[in-house]
Amino acid sequence: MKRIAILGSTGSIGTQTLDIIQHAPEKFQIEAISGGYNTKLLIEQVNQFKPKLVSVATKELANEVQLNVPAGTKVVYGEEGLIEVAAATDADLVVTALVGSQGLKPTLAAIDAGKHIGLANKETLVSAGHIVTEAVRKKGVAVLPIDSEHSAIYQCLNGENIAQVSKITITASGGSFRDRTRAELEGVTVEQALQHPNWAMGAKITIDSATMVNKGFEVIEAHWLFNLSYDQIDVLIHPESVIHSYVEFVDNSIIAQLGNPDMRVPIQYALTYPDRFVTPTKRLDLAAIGKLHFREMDYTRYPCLRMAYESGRQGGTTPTVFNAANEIAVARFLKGEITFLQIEQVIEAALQKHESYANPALELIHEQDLWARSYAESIQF
Ligand SMILES: NC(=O)C1=CN([C@@H]2O[C@H](COP(=O)(O)OP(=O)(O)OC[C@H]3O[C@@H](n4cnc5c(N)ncnc54)[C@H](OP(=O)(O)O)[C@@H]3O)[C@@H](O)[C@H]2O)C=CC1
Ligand SMILES: CC(=O)[C@@H](O)[C@H](O)COP(=O)(O)O
Ligand SMILES: [Mn+2]
Repeated sequence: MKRIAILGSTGSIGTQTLDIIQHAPEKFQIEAISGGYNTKLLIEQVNQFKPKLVSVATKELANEVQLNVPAGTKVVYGEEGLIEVAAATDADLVVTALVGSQGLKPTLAAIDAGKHIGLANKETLVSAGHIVTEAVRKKGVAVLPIDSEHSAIYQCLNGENIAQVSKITITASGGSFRDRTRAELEGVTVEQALQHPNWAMGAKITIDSATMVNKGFEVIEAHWLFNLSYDQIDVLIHPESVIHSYVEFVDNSIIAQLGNPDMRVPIQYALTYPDRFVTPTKRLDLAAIGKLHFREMDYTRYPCLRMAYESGRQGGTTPTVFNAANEIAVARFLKGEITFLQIEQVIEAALQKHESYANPALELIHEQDLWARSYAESIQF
């Protein structure tokens, strides 16, 4: 029986993780979960999965949850609550499904407590990849990628020698505006941007997919997860999201991982690695699909991907600022304060204003994250 804690159980990844777990109750025990503001769903989850510990965003919400869950359930809140969920129970594996760099401290707490990580919260690696990687090395825990592309690469690398990899290619759907030119992006609405062609995901990552920031994050995530240089990481547009990514070896052999776009497959793989068993998902029928399509990446069309590569290569606090400025820009776009094309302008302005520090400690990461947020918030058009 594997003991699991979930940070962000009420979100898209969190609910799909619980879906996998409810299909195999003999294999998993839920130790702790956290939600933010969706107490209705969180209370249902606590009553169904009976974790010992649960966390919410605020003290008021914790009081509400406490009144509606079995006696003996410990209810905590805020950042301390997330850290407790990450580290304080007997969980073997912590699924990090919080959105944004607020996932960093709880993820580090889980690693410090010797937990294996099922990593969905990619912003953690973007913001402080060197710190997370070093903590993982010191503690000897496993980081099992949940992000579909990284799960694909992880599966392709199984039993292979990383030194014999020439490069990896991360596939990109192109997001909600994949068939529009840049000129056609003027005036697009939040509702249109939230229509991802292949995946049903949380709002923030759906916007990140449309700007291609998500793919930029995934390049940086792959750099840290697989210890590859940026020159070894390519991005290719593949509108169907059936080939989830692939690895090319020095002998020109390519290994790819395929499947229908359904996050429950990579989630379950992270929960059960190295074992596999049946998932409640549809099998891929290539004959029914008939054709798969590919397009070369256009960095003029997607400047956020160019900025992500530049930030990753620069390193230090630059990816921290790239991430934090993007978090604010996306929040402002979702609130209707700025346009879709102004998201990239906010990021670019923050990157230009920022002075990069090499090899930053956690305090400096935090400071620069706060600086970038406040600067991105202050930009007026
Ligand atoms: N969704 C997907 O298919 C994929 C997601 N990812 C990554 O996984 C991560 C999660 O994404 P996704 O599931 O889509 O995001 P969602 O927005 O759907 O879920 C986010 C989770 O974080 C919680 N949360 C938000 N703010 C707070 C807060 N202040 N305090 C405590 N909890 C909070 C939410 O709680 P509540 O809703 O209760 O407020 C929710 O449980 C992201 O890093 C994303 O990039 C990666 C690959 C695929
Ligand atoms: C499901 C998943 O892993 C997302 O990160 C996905 O990659 C988003 O799709 P695109 O960024 O390719 O549009
Ligand atoms: Mn992905």
